[in-house]
Amino acid sequence: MAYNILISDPLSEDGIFPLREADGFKIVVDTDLTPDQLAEKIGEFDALLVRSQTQVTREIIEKATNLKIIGRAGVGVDNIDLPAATERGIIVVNAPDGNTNSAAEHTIAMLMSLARKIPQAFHSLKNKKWDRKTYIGVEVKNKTLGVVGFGRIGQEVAVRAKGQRMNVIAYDPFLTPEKAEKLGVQFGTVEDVIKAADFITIHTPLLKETRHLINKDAFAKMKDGVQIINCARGGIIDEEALYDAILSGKVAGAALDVFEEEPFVEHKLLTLPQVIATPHLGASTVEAQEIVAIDVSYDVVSFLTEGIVKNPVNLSSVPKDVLAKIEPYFNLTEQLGSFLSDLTEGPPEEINITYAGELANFDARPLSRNAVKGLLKSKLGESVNDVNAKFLADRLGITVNELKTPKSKGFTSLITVEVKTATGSRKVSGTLLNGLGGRIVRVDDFIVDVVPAGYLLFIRHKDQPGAIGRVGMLLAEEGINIATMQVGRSEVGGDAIMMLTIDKHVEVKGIEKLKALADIYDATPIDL
Ligand SMILES: NC(=O)C1=CN([C@@H]2O[C@H](COP(=O)(O)OP(=O)(O)OC[C@H]3O[C@@H](n4cnc5c(N)ncnc54)[C@H](O)[C@@H]3O)[C@@H](O)[C@H]2O)C=CC1
Ligand SMILES: O=C(O)CCC(=O)C(=O)O
Repeated sequence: MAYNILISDPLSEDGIFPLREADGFKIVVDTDLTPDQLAEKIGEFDALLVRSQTQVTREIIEKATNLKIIGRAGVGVDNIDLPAATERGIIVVNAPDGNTNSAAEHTIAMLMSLARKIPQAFHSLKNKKWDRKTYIGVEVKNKTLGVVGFGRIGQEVAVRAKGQRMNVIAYDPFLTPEKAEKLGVQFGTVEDVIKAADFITIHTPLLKETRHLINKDAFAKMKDGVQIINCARGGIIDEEALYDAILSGKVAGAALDVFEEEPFVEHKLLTLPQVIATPHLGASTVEAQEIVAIDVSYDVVSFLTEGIVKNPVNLSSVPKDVLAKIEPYFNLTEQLGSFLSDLTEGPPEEINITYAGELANFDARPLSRNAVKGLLKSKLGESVNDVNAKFLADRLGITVNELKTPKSKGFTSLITVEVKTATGSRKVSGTLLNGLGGRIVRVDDFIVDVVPAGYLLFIRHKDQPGAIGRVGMLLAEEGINIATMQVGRSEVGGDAIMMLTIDKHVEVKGIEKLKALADIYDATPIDL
């Protein structure tokens, strides 16, 4: 296979060797594209690799007819329209760990520069002034650093700040007082943090909930003379409110690496002597750039060649050990979904996926995704994939429920997929037989033992002498060979089923003839 890869932001050349070494990968590096030029070109590419500069908007994604993966060499994916990518089934991956250290070091560099006014003093000296009066700083020792967002970078900053003998108070929705104690910091609400801190550093992603988290009200609650550092994302701090808070003297200084609008060359905040800034350089080290480029390149290669990724952003991932347990069931769950897609009539309204036995102990979301993919694929075609299956189900108004139970009816693990429509519900159960692969072991309430592959024929009939013979005769007349056949019944003379494996698809005419036979209620061809 040949793959076309576009790199549209500067990535470390040393870090993209996995792409350069992969067979059949043609790499185009073009870091000067305008949005219009990118929109015009993107249709040729299977993968797009970016940093924070390229804006991967819905308009770009709509033109990306061949795009399968977007790799973000870094953490923040706010420059990528994730819903648009998900809708189109394009996976987005990032490199979440590679720049943590660099961003934390940059934050500490900003903190120290701010406290000691190093950039301002340097600037003055460059302008030929030997000024030892204006640039009086403050010590950070024994001061309180408030950390808002205590993830990878926030925690690394805290460790380093403690090395400077600062007290650290942190807020994060995932932080508990116990965790905070273990990490050697004080725990607080966001309000506690901003009230207690002499320096505040922000380390959250830019989300709906964090946009302007640090606003006029937040500034009002802070200590007089507080100093602010933002090496996370512009937009988390309301820049107008910060400007006013600096002018009023509430905020003594701010160190900013990120801004609401980037890039720029003129900014109102930079007219203030209390503000120091860098042009989004938190991750700009040789080491970080090499690691993030390597991580994202490996994910792009392994996704395009094997369908596997390590750092998906728009796809829930499970730990490696869990993946090893559930991976053998991937095909089976897709086949169960696909089986039901043929068996049910009318639009599905609800899909219930029950994991029984051993499987109930694991995070089975990738399996559920496969079941939904199988259900939708036969109607919507190949555009349904792991990334958009759940989104498409939501859009179609299909509720997806995942259930778990230890009771597995004698099987080590049993997966039951039930689809409800306006007219009723159908269900099918499957398992893996040691060394023999997947088996369908139940259809509705009938026990069967069928390999879920090839052409199947599911027939509901009345348990009467001659019914099976008539089906066999008719299929013979249609030139269809029966490979295997199983029968089951609820009671003597009651409802019964035939589950046949046949050698070719039964055409509509053949199905009509089958349905017209005496004692036959229904016949459904299932192609897996
Ligand atoms: N300036 C630069 O060059 C760089 C900037 N970044 C940015 O730094 C930020 C943090 O990155 P990481 O630590 O790697 O991410 P992370 O995902 O490890 O940590 C983010 C933390 O923010 C927390 N959070 C979410 N909503 C919150 C809220 N309302 N209040 C408080 N905390 C909240 C999350 O629970 C999480 O623990 C991101 O915005 C990322 O894009 C990352 C690398 C370089
Ligand atoms: O690519 C860059 O230099 C920016 C890094 C960054 O902001 C991030 O990883 O979130």
